[in-house]
Amino acid sequence: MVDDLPRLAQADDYMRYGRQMILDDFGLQGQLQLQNSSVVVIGAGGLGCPALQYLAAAGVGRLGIIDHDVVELSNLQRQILHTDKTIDTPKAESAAQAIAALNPRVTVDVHPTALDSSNALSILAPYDVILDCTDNAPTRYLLSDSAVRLKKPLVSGAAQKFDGQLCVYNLGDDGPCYRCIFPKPPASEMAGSCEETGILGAVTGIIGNLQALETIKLITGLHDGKASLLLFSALSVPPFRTVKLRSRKPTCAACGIEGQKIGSVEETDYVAFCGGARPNWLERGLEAGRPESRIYVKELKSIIESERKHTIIDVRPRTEFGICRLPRSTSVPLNILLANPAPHLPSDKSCQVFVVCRLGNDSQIAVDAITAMDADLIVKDVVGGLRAWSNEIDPTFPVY
Ligand SMILES: Nc1ncnc2c1ncn2[C@@H]1O[C@H](COP(=O)(O)OP(=O)(O)OP(=O)(O)O)[C@@H](O)[C@H]1O
Ligand SMILES: [Zn+2]
Repeated sequence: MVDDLPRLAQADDYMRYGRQMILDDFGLQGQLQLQNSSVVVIGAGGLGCPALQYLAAAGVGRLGIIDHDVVELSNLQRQILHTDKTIDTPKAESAAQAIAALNPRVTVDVHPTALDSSNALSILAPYDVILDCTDNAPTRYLLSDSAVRLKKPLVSGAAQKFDGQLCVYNLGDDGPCYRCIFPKPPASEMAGSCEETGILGAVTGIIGNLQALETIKLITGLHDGKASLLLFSALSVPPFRTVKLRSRKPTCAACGIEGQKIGSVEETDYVAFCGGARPNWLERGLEAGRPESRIYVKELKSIIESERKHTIIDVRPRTEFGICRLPRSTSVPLNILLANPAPHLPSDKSCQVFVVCRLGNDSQIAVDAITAMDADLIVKDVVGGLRAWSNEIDPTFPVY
């Protein structure tokens, strides 16, 4: 006897997804909706990995993974689909391999490319739901404007340090878009990467999981359709807060009823809109005309060994000073030094001052400030910072 119910693709799918299919309001219908759905995840990093993992396990039929980057050792602390074995592999490829091992039912589209205004609409168009798991403002605006154009919900996550944020934009007919809430991009100094600001892996895990959950609710009709911004702070009690959001802003440049004020996605320069490329301090190199205010690590080593009068000031945050440091260096975090350099400098003008930091950027700022205050002092920044010390002088010196 044959019943008239629709069937999942494979007989053992009933066993695989049984634990969620028996949930009231989910049922066979919910599983079929997942099986027939497609989701695209931009960024297979800290947020994208847990989001992809739960979406794949739950049985989303098609997953698109977009990421232009390759897996690095420093990613593994939180980007849990990648492993030691996939270091140097494109992240989109590495994530696809992990998903295939977890749930071979899922069709995965691998896009090892950077999403930009030229390719966004065509890459995103085939999918039902878009997940923003990236880490930079230009891509957030690009994704929001694309989602508005394509009339698709955008499940957006963000995480930094101990904190995270989650929001579904473009919900239904009148849910706000990212521009409704954040019409202007953040100041570029606020937008530090995980490498600069730090991030606890479990925090990205929480936000990425919530992105998967919101997506599953959207696809299976369990979402209440109300827009809210969820704020998570691991060190606060309680750690979760929710802010209700107003509906679409009539004046919004992207989704407002007063018509689109921004140009087409294809014609918009999102990097310029967000204040241009962030300064690449790593490439700043020797400042023209001031080579006397810099010292290379080899020369620093010989000065340390010669025991000529000198002092080494380390301007990294105290926590980083607690991870590794040069012998006999003194910790004066950059903000403290900039506030008032004088108390931290030697009174003996024949004592040279060397300023060191992690990569050789903050030390340049510190040297500029000290020189402006005391022109008689010999003060130099250590080119390339502690990273150069590790690369060129002492390979056992920790790199982080
Ligand atoms: N426009 C884009 N197109 C494709 N992938 C993007 C885009 N913007 C950001 N990403 C990807 O989003 C991911 C963000 O994840 P995350 O910040 O956890 O990783 P990360 O950049 O490797 O971190 P870290 O700052 O430690 O180097 C990265 O893998 C990055 O390559
Ligand atoms: Zn809007």
